[in-house]
Amino acid sequence: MSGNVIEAHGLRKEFTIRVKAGRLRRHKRVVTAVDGVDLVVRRGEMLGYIGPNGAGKSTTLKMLTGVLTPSGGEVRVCGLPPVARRTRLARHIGVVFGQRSQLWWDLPLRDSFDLLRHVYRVPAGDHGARLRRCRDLLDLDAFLDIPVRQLSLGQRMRGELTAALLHGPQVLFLDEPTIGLDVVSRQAVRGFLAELGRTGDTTLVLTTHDLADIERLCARLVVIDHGRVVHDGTIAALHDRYGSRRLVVAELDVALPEPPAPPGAPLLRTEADGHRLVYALETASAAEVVAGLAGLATLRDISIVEPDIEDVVARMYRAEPDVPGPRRPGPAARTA
Ligand SMILES: Nc1ncnc2c1ncn2[C@@H]1O[C@H](COP(=O)(O)OP(=O)(O)OP(=O)(O)O)[C@@H](O)[C@H]1O
Repeated sequence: MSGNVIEAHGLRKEFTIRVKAGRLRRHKRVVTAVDGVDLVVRRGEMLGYIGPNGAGKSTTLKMLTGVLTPSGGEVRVCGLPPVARRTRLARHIGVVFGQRSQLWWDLPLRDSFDLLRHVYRVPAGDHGARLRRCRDLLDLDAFLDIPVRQLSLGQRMRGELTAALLHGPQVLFLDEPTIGLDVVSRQAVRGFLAELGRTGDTTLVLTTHDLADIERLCARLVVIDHGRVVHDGTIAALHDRYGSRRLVVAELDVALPEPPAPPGAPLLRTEADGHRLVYALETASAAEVVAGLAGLATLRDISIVEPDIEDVVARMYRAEPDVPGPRRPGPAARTA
């Protein structure tokens, strides 16, 4: 096998859905969820796969892991066609999908891990070493003997990660691994994945809406929109391509009913009940924005923040007219 653990070319998935067309009539509609994705991932890469809701991320992951049959294109994961060789592929990949658990709900976590050793026929020594590492890095010991159904979401996610890794997979697929987690669990999961990435043996493919995950973990970012790849490169390349903006963050003593909109510095968001305003510096200078605000409110604090991945990605998803780069294709649906 080459150094590539994932090779997908022209990958497509269409779903046929029935839509109401009057009181009794329904007609069929074809939704193209994934529309010709090319994706080559080398061993040891850490890849963030992001896109707005409905962009086709989960559908891609399901095709890569053999859950869904592609409607078109070529795909090999660890040298295998995922659907045709799904059982064999399961030995080479680990999967953490939020909605599907690999743990036995009524059993203590420890017993699930034991059962998985038998399911994957992992030699006891390898299993023991991997479990010890996960116990240390993910702090599992406090809840190893508690039935899974009684675990908190963060504890269960740490258990799911362990379960996905006990057979020593080459590729780990994670769909939204930090969603809904509290700050401590989120940091534990991120720290663990970062450590996993440092060793360079496990390839990581991660979908997330939390861009801090991507910044912390992924050297490479693939952005998908309407089923098509619109960016494939580093985060720095994304900033270069989409012209990143510095931000001015102003803390006000009293919230303004109508925050000002200085020319050349759009208001990105208001936070803290209107006490914090975040402006993006386009053509205006920070001094101009601050001077404009100072005439209207008492400023408690001002900070200038370096380009923010949230800002770039939000503009990319909205495909604002001033943002260079790919235009959104038309709606990826046609009526049959
Ligand atoms: N089983 C299905 N039947 C019909 N349409 C589907 C099915 N699964 C997904 N779709 C559609 O395919 C498109 C892509 O969905 P997908 O779940 O892959 O997006 P996503 O990028 O993972 O979104 P999110 O961030 O909201 O999870 C959406 O329009 C969705 O409605």
